[in-house]
Amino acid sequence: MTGLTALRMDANIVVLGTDNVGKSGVFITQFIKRKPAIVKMNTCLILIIVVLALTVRFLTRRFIGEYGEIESIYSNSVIVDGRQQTVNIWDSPYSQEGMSPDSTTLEKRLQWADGFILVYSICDRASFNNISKLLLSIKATKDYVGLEKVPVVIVGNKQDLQHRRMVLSEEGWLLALSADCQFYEVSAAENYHSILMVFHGLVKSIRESRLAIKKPAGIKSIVKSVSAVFARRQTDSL
Ligand SMILES: Nc1nc2c(ncn2[C@@H]2O[C@H](COP(=O)(O)OP(=O)(O)OP(=O)(O)O)[C@@H](O)[C@H]2O)c(=O)[nH]1
Repeated sequence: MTGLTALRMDANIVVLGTDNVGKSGVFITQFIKRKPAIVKMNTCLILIIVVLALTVRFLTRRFIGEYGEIESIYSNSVIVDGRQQTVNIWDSPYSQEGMSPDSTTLEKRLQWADGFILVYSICDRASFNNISKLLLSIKATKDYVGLEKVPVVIVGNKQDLQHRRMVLSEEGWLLALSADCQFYEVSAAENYHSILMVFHGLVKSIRESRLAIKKPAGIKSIVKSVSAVFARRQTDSL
């Protein structure tokens, strides 16, 4: 198996943010309810036809007992760079306690997640301020459980409500730059494609971070290193 084909074809994503920013009711629903259908043309051109399938949300919503009592995980398939990818999204209600670095809930989320989407509303300054806290909590827990860098995307939602804007785009960009994250401003209510961009962006980062993880030394290289040490000892004793 080559390095690329050996890569896992699924990505676990946790969506976080304060209440009413549009995480689940709109953001996740937009992504889950539209099922991409793939039609292969003679020219090998792949067309992604987005069809509305509200039933998919109902069918794919499943309860995962071991992660808690009120958590839900949704799944959807997307095509990123021509490869089919299953995206599992952990949707859970916001709780201040659950986000403290020593909380077992956050630790569980971190261990499950390959990446995070942190959502705020551009009309809600407090929800934006909360993103910094979420970043700190993720970083602290990540260090605590000894994980490498976790891909994170910051999303400013409700872009359609310009007249009620409280957070400038530049502030979002600056925060993302300082935290080394991707940044998007979207309207989950009005623009499905921007939501798709967010998920695609994160899935790509997850793939890149997996590629960056060094392959463990194989048996051949271990034998090679041991023989090199013995060969050196023999020449030293001459
Ligand atoms: N105008 C506008 N309204 C939005 C947008 N996204 C979400 N909303 C509205 O914001 C409200 C909150 O959306 P939810 O998806 O329930 O928010 P949530 O973050 O899941 O909230 P909790 O379930 O309380 O954690 C709803 O009334 C949505 O219709 C958007 O992009 N534009």
